Amino acid sequence: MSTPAAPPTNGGSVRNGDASRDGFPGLPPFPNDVPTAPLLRISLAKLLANDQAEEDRFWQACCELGFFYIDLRTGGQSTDEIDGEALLQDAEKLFQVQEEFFGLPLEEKLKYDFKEQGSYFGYKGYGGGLVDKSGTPDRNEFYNTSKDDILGLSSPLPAPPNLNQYRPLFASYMRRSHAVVSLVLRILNARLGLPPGHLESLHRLDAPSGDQVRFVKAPPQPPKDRRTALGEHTDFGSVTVLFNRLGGLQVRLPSHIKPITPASPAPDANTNGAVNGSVEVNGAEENWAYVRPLPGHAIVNLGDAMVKFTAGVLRSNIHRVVNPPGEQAESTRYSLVYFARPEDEVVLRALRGGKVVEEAVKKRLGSGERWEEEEVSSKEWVLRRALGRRGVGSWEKSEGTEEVSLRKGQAV
Ligand SMILES: O=C(O)CCC(=O)C(=O)O
Ligand SMILES: [Fe+2]
Repeated sequence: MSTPAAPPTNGGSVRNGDASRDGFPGLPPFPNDVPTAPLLRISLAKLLANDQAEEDRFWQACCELGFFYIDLRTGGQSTDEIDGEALLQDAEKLFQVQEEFFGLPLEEKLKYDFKEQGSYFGYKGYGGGLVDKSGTPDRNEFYNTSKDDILGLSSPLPAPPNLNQYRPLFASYMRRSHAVVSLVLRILNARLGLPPGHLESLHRLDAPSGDQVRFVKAPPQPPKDRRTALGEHTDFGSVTVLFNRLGGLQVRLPSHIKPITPASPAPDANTNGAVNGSVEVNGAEENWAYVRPLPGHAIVNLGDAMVKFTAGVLRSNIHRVVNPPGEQAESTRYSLVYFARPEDEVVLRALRGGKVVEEAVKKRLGSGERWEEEEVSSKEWVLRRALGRRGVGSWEKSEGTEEVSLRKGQAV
């Protein structure tokens, strides 16, 4: 008789013997000899059932790292607004759609690059973004689809004819992802002691915002020349729901959080030097760990807006994408992302009216920190950050909450 996989005993991160490690059909397995990030696995079903222990773990993940897995299997029902299985199915279909899109000729895809019009929606070609301040080009392609466009809140942007037929699928995927985001916001709102519904009122699905779906394609890199495909960054908005199937995503762990390291790591030429969780970059030890993709789960991470709203109580962790590790190195990597951002006119500053944030603000001011909040709207912030990474405007101006992620200066 087969028994179900034992629940994880290490607070929910993933270890050997767990059925979720089986990988994705048709893709090479994620290796067992690279350091991985100890992300908690949070059950959507338990959050929906108001399980207090699960909420505690969720809160811990949001305050410590701002990154966790959400297990979407059996979360919600088809009659509910939140339906984990249906979200997984929509994601599955959109993985096929993105292969179809990226298969178009380059000249066709380039028609939908709107950078010159000051928009980050549409296409970004391979090498069209920067991975660092010295201007190193990236190694991936993007296609960004606006939620406002798909839901009819703005006039539609030109899009390839083969994508237009999938507008109902995009709409379904956006609504289902946004429903998960709303749940995340509702629980955070309560934990922060904010007036009921406050965070959700800043993220209404039917209000203009920079919410978007992103397709990402990164082809395998030549073995002798493997570099960062997507430069290190914190996400710009509030909550990101991410699906990927091959490794390559890495989070930069703050020094007090240790990666899960294999008992006896074998040196691996494809790990970007990250054996034992560290790489030497410009003389500084960084603490990078892979995020193991898990079937049936999405990766959820918080963005800059949540750090700003909470004066640093919640975290937006630095992450990047490198060539997939181990046997996966020769495969093309795709990912599918939903970025939820505050509504366009929301000003990104510490929220009033909740005891947790107010205490954090008092602490920062009381410690003599020079802390000034820039009056920047969500729309302006996202534009500045997105276009800055495409070489428009200054790199410094396009920086987010990286310093908080690294616990530099004030230990918030
Ligand atoms: O491809 C991934 O796994 C992560 C992508 C990402 O971090 C982003 O698009 O902001
Ligand atoms: Fe990201």
